[in-house]
Formats: sequence, structure tokens, C-alpha cells
Amino acid sequence: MNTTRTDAAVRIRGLRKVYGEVTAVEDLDLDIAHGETFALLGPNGAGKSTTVEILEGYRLRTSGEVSVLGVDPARGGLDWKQRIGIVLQSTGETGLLTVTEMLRHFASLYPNPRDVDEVIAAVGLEAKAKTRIAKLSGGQQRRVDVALGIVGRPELLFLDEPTTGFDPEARRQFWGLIRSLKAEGTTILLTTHYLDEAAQLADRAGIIAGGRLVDIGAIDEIGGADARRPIVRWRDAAGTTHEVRTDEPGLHVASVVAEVGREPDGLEVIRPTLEDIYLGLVRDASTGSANEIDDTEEALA
Ligand SMILES: Nc1ncnc2c1ncn2[C@@H]1O[C@H](COP(=O)(O)OP(=O)(O)OP(=O)(O)O)[C@@H](O)[C@H]1O
Repeated sequence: MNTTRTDAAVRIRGLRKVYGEVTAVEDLDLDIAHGETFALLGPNGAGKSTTVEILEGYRLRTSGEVSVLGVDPARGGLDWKQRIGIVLQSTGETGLLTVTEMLRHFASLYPNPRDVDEVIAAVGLEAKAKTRIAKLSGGQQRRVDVALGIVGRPELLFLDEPTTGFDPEARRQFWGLIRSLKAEGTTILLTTHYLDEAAQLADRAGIIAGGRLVDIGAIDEIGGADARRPIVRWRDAAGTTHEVRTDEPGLHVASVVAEVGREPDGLEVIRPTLEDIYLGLVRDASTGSANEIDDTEEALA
């Protein structure tokens, strides 16, 4: 095999992609370690699919260095393609074959495929195994896309908005599947607009806006400590809402109770979710302003 194992499964340096007047990706640096699950997050048009498609070898870059499993994707041959799995944002499957037939066909293209029946069970399509793909619902067809992405036992799996159209139960089942792939050592690059999905699955996330990486870090650290500080919120006797960011929400609640002398109205302790932090970072990126943290008690009208 004409590949070299590098430290990172994916290595990107100074990536830039220009479509005519539009700069879709600018000066992007990123490393994804072997075995890591990495989520690339960002609003519509941020440059996620462009980046992922360059890594998959589907799109040529304007400039920069890219290495995927030790190979430049612009020059990746069949042996390299057999080591990666791809679930595109949308696929143009004709749907004439049954689920089993389609998977058998795909499995035959790989040197060490997974067992087709096991893959069908893993994506929850056992009852539809003999159904033509055209007759499946949108969410079921999406599950076929996921099955096709993993049947070749890829070392690196690209998942571009994999659970769009899934019902909540199917999403939970999919998360279990991704965790088992990760446990087997699969490296996963996920793009999703479901921030809970990223929080559930990813070790690290990168947030891209306007083609630039605005933050990157461990899922429980991204955005920094300040953005993650819990908020204590309550209403006073006059009906005014108070909101305080504090590292000691329990102590703050105790002091409010001591002051009010009873259960405070509308008391909440809010721990910012990944979605809250993401929205703050994307807003800051679009306005160009720094994230302002209010340490002081603030009365909200
Ligand atoms: N083939 C193309 N020709 C011209 N412009 C394109 C092309 N593909 C993407 N773009 C532009 O590049 C930018 C990034 O698009 P991209 O599809 O990478 O974003 P995305 O983050 O994947 O968005 P979404 O969340 O909507 O899928 C957008 O401004 C888009 O309009």
C-alpha cells in the first residue's frame, strides 16, 4: 500500500477554497487523531461540506496542504478509498435494489467488509431488508446511507449530517452505533446541526463560520470556562428577574434564599449547553465582537 501512517488521521494546513467570488474556506488548520470522533460545526454556508468534500477527494482545493490517512485526497487511489467510509449529505441512489442487495453490492467492493445482515441490524432495518430502497421512508433511506458508509469497515468515517430525517429513537440507535464504531477504533468526522448529537458523540469539536475556524477544543471545554459558567436566575418580590453567572450556583442559591427568606420565585440554575455556547461563538464571529461576560448581578427588565 502506498500510504504512510502519520501522527494524525487528518492533517490540514492553510486550507483555502475559492468558488469564483466566494471564499468558502480560508486559512484552515486542523488535526484529527486516529480513533478520535471530531465534530465540525457551523451555520449554513460556513464551509463544512466544502472542507469535508476536499478531505473525501470529491473536491479540489484552491491551496493548502491536506493529508487523510497519510494520503493527499486529490491523489487518493482505490486502496485509499477502501479505507474510508462516506455518508454524504444526500445520495442519489436509484432505489431499484433491495436494502440487502444494495449492501451486498457495496460490500463486494471492499477487501474486508462487515457482515451485511449485521450492518442491516445495526441501522435498524431488519424488517425492511427485502424492501426496495425506493419504497423506504426518507429516514429509512438515510439509514441505508449510513449502512453503505460503514459496510466496508472504514478506518475513517465521514458523516455529513447523518441523522437528518431520523426520528428520535433512530437517532439514539444511531448514536449507539457510532459509539460501537468508535470503540473499534474508527476515526470519525461528523458534521451536524444537532448540537446535542455533537455533545453526545464527539471528543472534540471545531466551529467554523464564514470559512474560518472560530474555536476548537474538547467538547466540554470549547468556548472557554467563562461561557460555561452556570447562571442562577430568579425573580424578586417586585417581579424583576435577576441573573448571575457564578462558579458556585449552590452557594448563590443559598444566599438568595437567606435574603428572601422563602423559596425564590422562578428559581433556575442554568448550565449552558453546547448549543448555547455554539450560538454565542457564531454570533460573536458574525459581529466580530468579543464574548462579553457579565460577572455582576444584573437586573433584567
Ligand atoms: N459548487 C459551488 N459553487 C459555488 N459556490 C459554492 C459551491 N459549493 C458551495 N459554495 C459556497 O461556499 C460556501 C460554503 O458552502 P458549504 O456547502 O461548504 O457550507 P456548509 O457549511 O456545508 O453549509 P450547510 O450547513 O448549509 O450544509 C457557501 O457560501 C456556498 O454558497
